[in-house]
Amino acid sequence: MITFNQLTVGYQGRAVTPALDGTLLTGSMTALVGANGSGKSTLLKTLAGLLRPVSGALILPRSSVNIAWLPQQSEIDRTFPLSLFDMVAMGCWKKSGWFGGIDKAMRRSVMSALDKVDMLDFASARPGTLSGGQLQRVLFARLLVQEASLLLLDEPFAGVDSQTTQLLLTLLKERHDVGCTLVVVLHDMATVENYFPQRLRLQAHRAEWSVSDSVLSRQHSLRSLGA
Ligand SMILES: Nc1ncnc2c1ncn2[C@@H]1O[C@H](COP(=O)(O)OP(=O)(O)OP(=O)(O)O)[C@@H](O)[C@H]1O
Repeated sequence: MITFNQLTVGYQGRAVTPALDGTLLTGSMTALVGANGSGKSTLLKTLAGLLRPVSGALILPRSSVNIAWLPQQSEIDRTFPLSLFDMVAMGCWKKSGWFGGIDKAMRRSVMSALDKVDMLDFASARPGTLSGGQLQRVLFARLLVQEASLLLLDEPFAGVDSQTTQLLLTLLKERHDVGCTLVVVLHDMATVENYFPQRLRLQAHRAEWSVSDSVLSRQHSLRSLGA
């Protein structure tokens, strides 16, 4: 469980969100929504440990130290000088160490992740030669090999076609099904409504937690059917 206790996030001691109180349960799948500039990316970076809270507390359990963060595409360096295989293999660094080589098992896991996102044929290509949607699939592959328990994704479907969005949503659902906690910044409310049971909306002066009616009622119908 991750607890927000009068948490505000921002830059240089200046908060960009209202004070947040609440919890992200272990295994929950939460959409983080709100207008441009409401502080969604800033909150995600704070959860990832890249920024310190401005005030209040963010309480993370020991087990969620293993965090995977997918930044917005605009923050990705497309001039990365190595292959896509190497880019995905960077997700294994916690197991291999920064200067350790990757072993056979890691190599298999990188290839399997590239296969899952349908990018195996591009393993030796350079990031700069990919379209935005292709690069996003590769970044998902890197997220998968990290085997993190807390996944933080910032607008993962921006500029991604509907078929790829479906594929990536299925992969996220798989992580959710094995007990990972997910927090995903989204603007598309149809995706939020259909896939995300929990929702946190940031607004200028308050934050609002809610649960999605359609996901809950679908889960209820599946349970009634014995699925
Ligand atoms: N590095 C920074 N230094 C200072 N202020 C920043 C920095 N990055 C963002 N901000 C400001 O913090 C506020 C929140 O930005 P943030 O990127 O978290 O919003 P967001 O909700 O993710 O927006 P969007 O939907 O447009 O991605 C904005 O007013 C922005 O100008």
